[in-house]
Amino acid sequence: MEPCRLAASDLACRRGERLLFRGLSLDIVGGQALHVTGSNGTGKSSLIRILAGLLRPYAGEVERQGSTGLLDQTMALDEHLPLGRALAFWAGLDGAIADSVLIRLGLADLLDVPVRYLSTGQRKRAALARLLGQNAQVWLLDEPLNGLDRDAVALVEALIAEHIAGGGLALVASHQPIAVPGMAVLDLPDYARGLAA
Ligand SMILES: Nc1ncnc2c1ncn2[C@@H]1O[C@H](COP(=O)(O)OP(=O)(O)OP(=O)(O)O)[C@@H](O)[C@H]1O
Repeated sequence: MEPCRLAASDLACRRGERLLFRGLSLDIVGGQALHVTGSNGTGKSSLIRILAGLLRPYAGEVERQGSTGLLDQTMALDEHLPLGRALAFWAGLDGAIADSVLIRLGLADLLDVPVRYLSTGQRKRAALARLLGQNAQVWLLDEPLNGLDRDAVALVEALIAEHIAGGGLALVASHQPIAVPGMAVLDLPDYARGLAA
């Protein structure tokens, strides 16, 4: 895998009238993973969107080197299509999703099921299939464990560990503990609460 890097310096994020965080810096390279934690509303999703280039920071700079895959709460699969055809749309753009990936994610028997009938956990697995199909170096994962059962949580932990072992990097925002060896933690402070105190 090509070298990759995700760096941010002195980031501040403002949403509406609220300053969510400021002075936030990070620097991770291929082979590293960072778990972003923090209370509800501290700005974890906002940070991911800034790092993905989807939201302009109030201050600071982002530097991203390498292809990027974003997994968030929006699945971007056509609700009306059977799962197999919905995934095939993205496979046409990103490259084929290997059968072994679909089997590993427990999706192989669901390819005829319309996306709108999938359960919460099955939707998350489908989003993960799309992410894996992208073969991106930089993974930005927003609450990837939401809705997953214990086995699927372990699977996501294994996928992240394999991704970084293969030279990729991962930044993961999650309330839940994530067991990935060597993963660093960045706890977003509740800046707004600090101001109110
Ligand atoms: N478009 C917007 N305009 C104004 N405020 C917004 C907007 N989007 C989000 N916010 C506010 O920004 C704050 C942070 O939201 P964000 O989703 O980044 O937090 P989070 O840490 O991911 O929260 P959670 O743990 O609940 O998922 C919240 O108070 C939210 O209401």
